[in-house]
Amino acid sequence: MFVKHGMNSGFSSLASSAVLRRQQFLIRSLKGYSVSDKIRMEAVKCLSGGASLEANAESVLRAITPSLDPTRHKGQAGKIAVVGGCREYTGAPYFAAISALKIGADLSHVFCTEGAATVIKSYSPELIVHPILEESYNISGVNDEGKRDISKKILSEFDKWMERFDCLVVGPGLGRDPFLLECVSKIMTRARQSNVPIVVDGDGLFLVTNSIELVSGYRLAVLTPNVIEYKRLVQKVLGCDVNDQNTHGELLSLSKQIGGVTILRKGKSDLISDGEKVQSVSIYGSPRRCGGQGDILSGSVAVFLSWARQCNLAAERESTISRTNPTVLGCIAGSALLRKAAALAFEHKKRSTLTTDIIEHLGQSLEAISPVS
Ligand SMILES: NC(=O)C1=CN([C@@H]2O[C@H](COP(=O)(O)OP(=O)(O)OC[C@H]3O[C@@H](n4cnc5c(N)ncnc54)[C@H](O)[C@@H]3O)[C@@H](O)[C@H]2O)[C@@H](O)CC1
Ligand SMILES: Nc1ncnc2c1ncn2[C@@H]1O[C@H](COP(=O)(O)OP(=O)(O)OP(=O)(O)O)[C@@H](O)[C@H]1O
Ligand SMILES: [Mg+2]
Repeated sequence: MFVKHGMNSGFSSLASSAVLRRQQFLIRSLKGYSVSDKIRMEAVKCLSGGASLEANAESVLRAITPSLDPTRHKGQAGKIAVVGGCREYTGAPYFAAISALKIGADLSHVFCTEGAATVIKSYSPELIVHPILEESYNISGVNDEGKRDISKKILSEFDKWMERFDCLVVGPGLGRDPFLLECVSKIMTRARQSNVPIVVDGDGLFLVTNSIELVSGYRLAVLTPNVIEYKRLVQKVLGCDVNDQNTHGELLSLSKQIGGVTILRKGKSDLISDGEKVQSVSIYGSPRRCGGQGDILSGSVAVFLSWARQCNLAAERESTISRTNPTVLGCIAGSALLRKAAALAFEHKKRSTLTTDIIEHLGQSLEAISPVS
């Protein structure tokens, strides 16, 4: 039923580092010759066992999408929480949270500042919005002790809900206010203690890049950097600039260095790695690069990750050995679905395609791959 990858055994990690060394050696040796990139790629593929790096994304999507069984109750198809939404940004958390619902999650929450909450609620009555976060400008007259009390209150408000969530998305439209980010760090730490998966995007990546220990070694964390966010992450963690000659090796090293967190590097092709191997999703999407598509992706990954995790847990219950990493499966499925929906939206709207148009095509795209009946 599942795609075989993401094995956690010592053997597979040794094997993949040997493959990596061989790939790096080959790229170095081929550099001296005037061969085209295409030939070099083919040669590297042969050395790495001839297997395609392109994920069989549609099979993954079909395998992890649950059936609409009338015996299931509300919540079983997923309860997602987005932590984001501040004075500047209200669109990003809305895009992430509504995408989760449109794909099939049962409940979608947003934890944001009070000002953002009213706006987000007015976009949609479907979302459950918690106005609990605070930015420094709003508490400028409060002394340190008062700030500690506010921070504690925020955490205890969040704690009331934490155990109910199947996945958190931290960062879309979060902003970079220091007090707010400090509170979100505590929320992340608590989520980690409770084994709740976390998808980190947008300003959440700004936070994590500067405090890598928040996710380091947490196998249920997914980072979804865009070009700039990836560059910052590489500089901080690997201490060098992005090397476009060794895209896959670099992504593997980055993931390993952060203790096996899953990284989805967004771009022309999306590249996904959990430190064991690299998979790509290159399904044709849209040439429009309007803001907000990454937010759809983070909300989608959260849902698919939860579904993949349910599949894994069920497999474990039946004592079958599960070899799949749900975070990788979630990334593959989320990336594929976003790209399909973007292609459909672009077919209709061409240059005027916006993020809301893409969201409207999420359901149709999923139905085409994994029909309800
Ligand atoms: N409607 C909304 O509320 C939206 C809010 N957003 C939020 O805005 C906040 C900041 O996100 P940003 O992504 O703007 O991050 P940054 O504030 O770090 O800005 C990144 C900058 O890099 C530029 N850039 C992007 N791709 C590039 C490339 N390939 N080469 C060179 N430059 C490139 C962008 O134009 C942008 O100005 C996040 O919280 C994010 O979630 C975005 O998600 C977009 C939509
Ligand atoms: N050059 C490209 N060609 C095709 N698809 C792309 C390209 N760049 C990004 N994408 C697609 O768009 C999705 C969002 O990536 P993008 O880099 O726009 O994220 P982002 O900057 O975080 O977005 P946001 O505006 O939501 O913050 C990716 O998953 C990818 O599938
Ligand atoms: Mg983004």
